[in-house]
Amino acid sequence: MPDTPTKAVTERLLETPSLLRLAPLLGEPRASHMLACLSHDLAWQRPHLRLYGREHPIPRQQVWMGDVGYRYSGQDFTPDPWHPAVLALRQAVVERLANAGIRARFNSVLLNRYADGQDRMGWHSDDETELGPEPLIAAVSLGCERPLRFRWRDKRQAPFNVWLPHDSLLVMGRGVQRQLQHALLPRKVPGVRISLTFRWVHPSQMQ
Ligand SMILES: O=C(O)CCC(=O)C(=O)O
Ligand SMILES: [Fe+2]
Repeated sequence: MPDTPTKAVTERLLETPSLLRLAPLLGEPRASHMLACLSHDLAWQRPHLRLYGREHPIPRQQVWMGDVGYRYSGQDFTPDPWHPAVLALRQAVVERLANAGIRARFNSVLLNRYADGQDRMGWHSDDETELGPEPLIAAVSLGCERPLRFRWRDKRQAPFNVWLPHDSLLVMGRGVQRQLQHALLPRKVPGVRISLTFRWVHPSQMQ
């Protein structure tokens, strides 16, 4: 990819609740180095989750990183310590949000690695109680471009795709988790994709 500056663009996808796509975040060659570094360095896990009484490996790999433990699909996860590259990425996200007039802080991140188009994430909202009532979640995408599909819980409008190119940042603002669900559906795409969803986990609400 060319090592030339690209004009930063902010797209407002939804007004209320606020859904924003910002790109590029790091620029090249930083973004491609980040993808290679995370893919290589991290201790990617494929935990089993219980679904309808049976254990299944999740259809992707993941790593939790951050300051506080996290409960997800009925299981407790102890996070990995911050990797320096992820800390640098968090800093880039916070600065980019500040430039867009959004004040946010993050003490946790879920990293997802989708090896190919078969790897996926099912319909959900990130609405666990420890995220608080109206979380702001910032999702960085690296690698193969794929659509994140959204649907309204009250079916007020049709579901829609948000394509997430390499080195883009999706901001799911306050109200998005309450009003919509999202999923990364399987799709015929060639390559690896890593997403990082930065969150604030309220430590006081953890058992
Ligand atoms: O991979 C993505 O873009 C979505 C990830 C996601 O929904 C999550 O980490 O909660
Ligand atoms: Fe999510």
